[in-house]
Amino acid sequence: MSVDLEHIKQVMAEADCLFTAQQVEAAMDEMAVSINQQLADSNPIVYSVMNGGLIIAGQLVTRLDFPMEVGYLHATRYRNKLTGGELFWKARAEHSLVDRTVLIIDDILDEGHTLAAIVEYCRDAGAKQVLTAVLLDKVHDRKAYAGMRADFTGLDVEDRYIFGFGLDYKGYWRNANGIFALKGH
Ligand SMILES: O=P(O)(O)OC[C@H]1O[C@H](OP(=O)(O)OP(=O)(O)O)[C@H](O)[C@@H]1O
Ligand SMILES: Nc1nc2[nH]cnc2c(=O)[nH]1
Repeated sequence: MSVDLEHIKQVMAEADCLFTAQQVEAAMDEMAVSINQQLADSNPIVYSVMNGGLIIAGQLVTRLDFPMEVGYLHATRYRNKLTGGELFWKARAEHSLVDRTVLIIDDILDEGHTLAAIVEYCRDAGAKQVLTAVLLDKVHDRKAYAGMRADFTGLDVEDRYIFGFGLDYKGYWRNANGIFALKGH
């Protein structure tokens, strides 16, 4: 698929910055304090949910100061589109999860179907405790179940189409250093 790079640049030029890089850093610092307190003695497996979880997971785990294994899961339901569909698994766990504590790290809890399915998968695979950490929680009433929250949340974000810090716009701008909202969405 050919991409109009001028359009991609225009999207960034017109976007609203909702959180600066400094605000994201501060949110990750706070998340790390809580995770360090709660998981220090749990010998967890920490999974990044690819692709979006890559940036937050990479930066969050360097703030954690206890022993852990690190890996990734790959499940997607937006596939570079602006609305979500059915969850599509690309890579499941390589470790045995039996009797393990698992921490799932993702960029955003939007409707929550992705995280709910991953948590269910880890429980079915025998994990004794499954915790979730997201940089962003989008504020609306369309969650997979009422009141759904991650165990660790960095920032609440308004109900718009978001990109930056792992989140893409048509596959681009995951590298943007901050949280941005698409003009008009
Ligand atoms: O809470 P939900 O409504 O289920 O949406 C959240 C998921 O959507 C995004 O992934 P996406 O499917 O876009 O794949 P990507 O990470 O490769 O961008 C994001 O990284 C979360 O995993
Ligand atoms: N890029 C991006 N991916 C998402 N996945 C679920 N919600 C969003 C969003 O607002 N932006």
